[in-house]
Amino acid sequence: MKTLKIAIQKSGRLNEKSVELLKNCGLSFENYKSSLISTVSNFPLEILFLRDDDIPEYVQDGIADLGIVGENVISETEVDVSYLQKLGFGKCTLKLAVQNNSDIQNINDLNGKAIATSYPVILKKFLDKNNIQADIRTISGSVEISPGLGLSDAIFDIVSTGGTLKSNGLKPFADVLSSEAVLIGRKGEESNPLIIELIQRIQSVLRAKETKYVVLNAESKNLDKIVKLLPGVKSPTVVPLAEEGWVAVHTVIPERDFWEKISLLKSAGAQGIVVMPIEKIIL
Ligand SMILES: Nc1ncnc2c1ncn2[C@@H]1O[C@H](COP(=O)(O)OP(=O)(O)OP(=O)(O)O)[C@@H](O)[C@H]1O
Ligand SMILES: O=P(O)(O)OC[C@H]1O[C@H](OP(=O)(O)OP(=O)(O)O)[C@H](O)[C@@H]1O
Ligand SMILES: [Mg+2]
Repeated sequence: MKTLKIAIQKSGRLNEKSVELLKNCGLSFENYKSSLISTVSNFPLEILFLRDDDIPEYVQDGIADLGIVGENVISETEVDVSYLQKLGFGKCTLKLAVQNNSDIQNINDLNGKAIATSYPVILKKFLDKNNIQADIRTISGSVEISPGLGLSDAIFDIVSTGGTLKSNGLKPFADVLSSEAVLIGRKGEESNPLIIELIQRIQSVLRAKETKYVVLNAESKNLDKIVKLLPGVKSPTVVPLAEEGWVAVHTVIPERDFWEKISLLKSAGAQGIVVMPIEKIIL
């Protein structure tokens, strides 16, 4: 079967998490960024290390079969690729922002103003949709300093914590696009068995990340109450303890309701609760 190629970011915000995800999928490879290509020894896959801007086109044109890239970059490059899986990292939002003392308060105030951005395509579409005529000034980075230098009245850029805006005396006033890293594939290749296998591995890693493995002890008389609180993959595993009248309950709990569940379990009589990370969940 043909060896697949996956394009990931060479260095930057998405590199480390992309490498970690592929390693967690059981893929063995050297992280040879200097050679820009690495061969996986236990799966027919090659990893290409690229600038993130180039990844969507490489996938669209079939130079790579798969890619890991931010949704923002896909929208900006306007490529035709398949979205295969959201990956849960690289979360950010493209926002419009102005200086703290600016008169601009909403998007209509942008008429006739200059907006600096590294995302002119997404911005143009947004302005057109809202019938706003503004001067888009495309710059490749450090967009946040442009209003202070008098180069623009507003900016349109990536925001995550908001720290960069704040430290440059800016405030956001409109969210345009939320984004996270996604796995993309070339259109028409979705039924390739190797791609399906890789997506399944990725999903099992993502599922595991969202859940914790929990073991607790309880008196048998409290078991019904405790089991009712547990979602589990199926029903929980219940094992008798050496001490008469006691059991150990093994289950998985979603991270998002973890603390609430733990306190409910304690109230229902759970003791000695041990919580462990899960590596993979294969359904
Ligand atoms: N502050 C942030 N928090 C979370 N995710 C972010 C943040 N900034 C950017 N991202 C996401 O990570 C992606 C890569 O960001 P990075 O800053 O590394 O890009 P870059 O400088 O264009 O890299 P390259 O050298 O590959 O072109 C962005 O396209 C976006 O999807
Ligand atoms: O809201 P925050 O958490 O402060 O993050 C936002 C900043 O992060 C990104 O830049 P990055 O730090 O990746 O540097 P870059 O400008 O070199 O891409 C982005 O371009 C913003 O400047
Ligand atoms: Mg880039």
